[in-house]
Amino acid sequence: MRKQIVAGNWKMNNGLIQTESLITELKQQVKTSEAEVMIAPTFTNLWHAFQSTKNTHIEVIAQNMHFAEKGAYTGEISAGMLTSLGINTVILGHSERRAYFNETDEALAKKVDTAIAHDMRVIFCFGEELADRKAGNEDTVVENQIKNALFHLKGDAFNNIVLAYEPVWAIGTGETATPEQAQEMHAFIRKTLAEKYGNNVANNVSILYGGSVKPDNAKEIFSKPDVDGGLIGGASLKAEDFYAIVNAF
Ligand SMILES: O=C[C@H](O)COP(=O)(O)O
Repeated sequence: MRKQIVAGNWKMNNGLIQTESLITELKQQVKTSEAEVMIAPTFTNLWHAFQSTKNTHIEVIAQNMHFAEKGAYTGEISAGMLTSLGINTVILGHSERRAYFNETDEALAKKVDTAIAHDMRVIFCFGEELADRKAGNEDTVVENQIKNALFHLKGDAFNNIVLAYEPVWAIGTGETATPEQAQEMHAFIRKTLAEKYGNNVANNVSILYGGSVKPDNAKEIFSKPDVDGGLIGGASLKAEDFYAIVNAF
């Protein structure tokens, strides 16, 4: 079932005290919402955030996980560790993970499989770099990222998948895709899914946009028919801005 979602990716920001105060502010603001509201604090603050948001509209989610069930992977976190805390949604494939930690489509396919085996929901990120867009290759790049990591799945797996289109050139740069560029790409993504899995799957998958979404541009971006919400970085670190984006629906 297609849902509207606003997810805040806090990335490597906020220690315990800042996490607690940001959640306190958010709880005062996000009482009800048309959209599902999620926050992704860093691993060390997940348990605290999970406890602090009980009985609220805010879901705490993870920024990453390993594909293995357990073992000698120093510094890594497994799906089972997340679900043992009550965390049932994970962001996978963020461009920062791809760029700085060499995450490949092959590794991401394995991570997606593991998450689904644990009945977790995946927010799967992808998007082209500036050079790809300048060369007019954005559709091919995005199509390949989706195909390589997701097209081995059966259609019903998409009940657990949310897609997040994040053009790399728009992340943290202040340069956002225009609402038209976002719509065009989201429609292309839905068409790509429909060709493989049929309209039912394609029309029920939520596709989020990420990349310099702010209170002043959220409403216009979210108004596009194939944009089902946003994955928010910088603006999710200020309660007032994040709440304004949530309220843009
Ligand atoms: O995960 C979020 C995206 O990387 C967007 O970040 P941003 O809103 O700071 O551009």
